[in-house]
Amino acid sequence: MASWESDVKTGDSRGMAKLYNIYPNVLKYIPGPHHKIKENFSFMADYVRKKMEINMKTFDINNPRDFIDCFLTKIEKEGKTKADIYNTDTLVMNTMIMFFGGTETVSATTRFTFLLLLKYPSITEKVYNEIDNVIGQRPPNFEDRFKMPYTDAFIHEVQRFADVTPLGLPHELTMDTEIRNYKFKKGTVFTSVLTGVHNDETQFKNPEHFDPKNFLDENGKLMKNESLMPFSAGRRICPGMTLAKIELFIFITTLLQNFTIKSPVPPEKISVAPVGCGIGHIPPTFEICLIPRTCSQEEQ
Ligand code: HEM
Repeated sequence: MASWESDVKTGDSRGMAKLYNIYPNVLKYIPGPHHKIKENFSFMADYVRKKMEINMKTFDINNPRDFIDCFLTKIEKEGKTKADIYNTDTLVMNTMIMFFGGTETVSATTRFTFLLLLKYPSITEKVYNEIDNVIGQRPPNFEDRFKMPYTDAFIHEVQRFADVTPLGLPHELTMDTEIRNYKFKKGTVFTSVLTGVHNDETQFKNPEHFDPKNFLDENGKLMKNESLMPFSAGRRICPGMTLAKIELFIFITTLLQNFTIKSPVPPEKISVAPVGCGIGHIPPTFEICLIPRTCSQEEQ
């Protein structure tokens, strides 16, 4: 399923997928590999629909087991008055969006994180030092980040540099709209060019280089920058943002707390350029050795 999802986002289509994301109303008439995206979507929708049907057979309103059961409860309670919102089609779409939104994004960011840690050992050493000094042996918690400005800045910089959703998601106007004296027709598709913001030289020094200092002030404290918007902005900002931030911090610190990471190839040979840019930036595949930190130097 995950590989289908990845395929949907990068596809064999990549460049075409990106164009399709920006100009869906034009590209739908042009033949090409981007149509595989639709095929893959149907495949996933069928999968979710079958899962929904299985849930329906054993559904107990008092014992919801998962997201599908919670949505079925909504359909049961509010489906009559809000039929356009709570029905089986919206159940399937919402389950798919949750699956899409919550998996490949965090996974790609985590993979970029480890790739960048292997590429820049001096940065990695600083992250290790902070983990050892602040967390030590106990399990990390999300509040630890307040005492770990370097690690926090590092994760912010990973999100800027990796830029996993370079064009956010397209949005279509549901009514004629006027913004700053510009008039737009209902149906106009808007794309937020997040990648432009993340690479804005007026906001980030040498944006093409990876540097956690982009998010540190002269006293080594975390410095927020409104031009970091991996989750987009506005009313439709990613609803999984907080969960994603927690996941990233806990995954990264827990792994580094327990493992020494090593690359089988020297850092200068590691490429950090994304391999695909359809809807998302996908990191290249790479090899990593995870050595338990309890091992002695000789065992490592
Ligand atoms: C590093 C991780 C993540 C990144 C970079 C990310 C990024 C984004 C972006 C850019 C959007 C488009 C916002 C817009 O429409 O303007 C989005 C939407 C969305 N994300 Fe995330 N996301 C991440 C993690 C998650 C997680 C963990 C979940 C849920 C478990 C999630 C669920 C969603 C959903 C459901 C939408 C669609 C919202 C809508 O239709 O309005 N995302 N995400």
